[in-house]
Amino acid sequence: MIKGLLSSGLITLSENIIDNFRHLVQTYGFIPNGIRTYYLNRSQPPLYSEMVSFVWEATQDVSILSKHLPAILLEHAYWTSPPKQVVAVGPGVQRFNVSRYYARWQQPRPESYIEDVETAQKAGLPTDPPDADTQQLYRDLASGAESGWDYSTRWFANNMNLTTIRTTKVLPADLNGFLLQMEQNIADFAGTLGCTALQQQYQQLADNRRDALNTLFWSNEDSQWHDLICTPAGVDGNLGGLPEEQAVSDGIVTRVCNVQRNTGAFASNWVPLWAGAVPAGSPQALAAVQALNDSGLLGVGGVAMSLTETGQQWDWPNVWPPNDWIIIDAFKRFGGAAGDALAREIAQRFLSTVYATYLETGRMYEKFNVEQIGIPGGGGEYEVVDGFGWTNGASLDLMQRFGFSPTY
Ligand SMILES: OC[C@H]1O[C@H](O[C@H]2O[C@H](CO)[C@@H](O)[C@H](O)[C@H]2O)[C@H](O)[C@@H](O)[C@@H]1O
Repeated sequence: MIKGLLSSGLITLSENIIDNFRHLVQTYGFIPNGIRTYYLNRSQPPLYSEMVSFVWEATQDVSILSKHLPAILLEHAYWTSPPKQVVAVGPGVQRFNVSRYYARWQQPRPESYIEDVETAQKAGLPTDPPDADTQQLYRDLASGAESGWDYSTRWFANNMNLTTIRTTKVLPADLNGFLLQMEQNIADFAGTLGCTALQQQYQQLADNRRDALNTLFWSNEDSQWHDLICTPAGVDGNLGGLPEEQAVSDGIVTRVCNVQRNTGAFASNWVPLWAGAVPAGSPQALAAVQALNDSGLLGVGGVAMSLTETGQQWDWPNVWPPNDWIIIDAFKRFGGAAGDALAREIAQRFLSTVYATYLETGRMYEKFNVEQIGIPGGGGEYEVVDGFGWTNGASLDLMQRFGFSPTY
């Protein structure tokens, strides 16, 4: 959305928006999932530092960096402390600090209370009163909402069914890409401000996360960064007399996980490319571009979120503007000539469906359909929403960068 505002010349408005986020981080330590009290148990995906970077790039006003850096450091601490941070142990016994979505909440989401109780009932779990398994299900549902991907087969143990959701056992490729980007941004901002020790400290953290992404998440078989599934192997530290689950959720201990890759193709598997996990034009970057071409996710309306049709809104056949924008931007900046060509192609497909849907309905929708241009997406817990900021933002930025000629 910030990209759309900047491409419309709305610089002061963009500065005010990131100022609001700064206030939220300074007040709560993170950016809540929404600005309502019942969202205080979970965050948004961490994109604040990148928004600051966009505004800095547009204004070249160095005071923006000094103003926001302390809050970005606070947000980084939130995402890299337990229970969000875990130690992932790969096959070669290498250990890496990586992060996951984890809501501090084990009740039905107040905004979707009935839906969550019904999911527990469908899973055959007791709801009145709930037992520990029911509470874990509620936490996994809230953590799925924290990811923005509510809901998707990405989080399901059996691939099809929401009742098997296990978000807190997934170490997501996109989240760890966003954190790499945050760490690199902090290092770069600190360098610009002349804070050499801070720059070195965060450059090291960025290098470590890059290493984790390219060692654990990257697959040479299909050239993309997959989510990891975490199998608990124990915990580090003293439980303080609490049951393990309580100690982890209170942030007293760090969970240690043995990991295996989720082999599924999801649009989130290319976020690490966007975050700079590999150099522009490198063989790995070019292979990742080709991998999207081969994945089956590409359709006439853009890139679908997954290949599985579950009826959930972050699965086939839905196209979500922020993720399509990320893939297009990643391919343009990192994918060499083939990446540039595919970025243009996806941008045209995405803009074609946004435009056709607008002509048909007079509205801008939050999501679209990958198989057919001119219709909004569907599925999930609610009727598709219109008027959407991220669709307007992505469309404005893409039209400005690539142009657009209606082809439908
Ligand atoms: O009220 C249900 C959910 O509403 C929000 O999520 C919805 O909007 C998000 C974008 O703003 C989108 O990523 C998500 O898929 C939509 O369901 C809220 O973020 C959720 O926490 C809330 O449960």
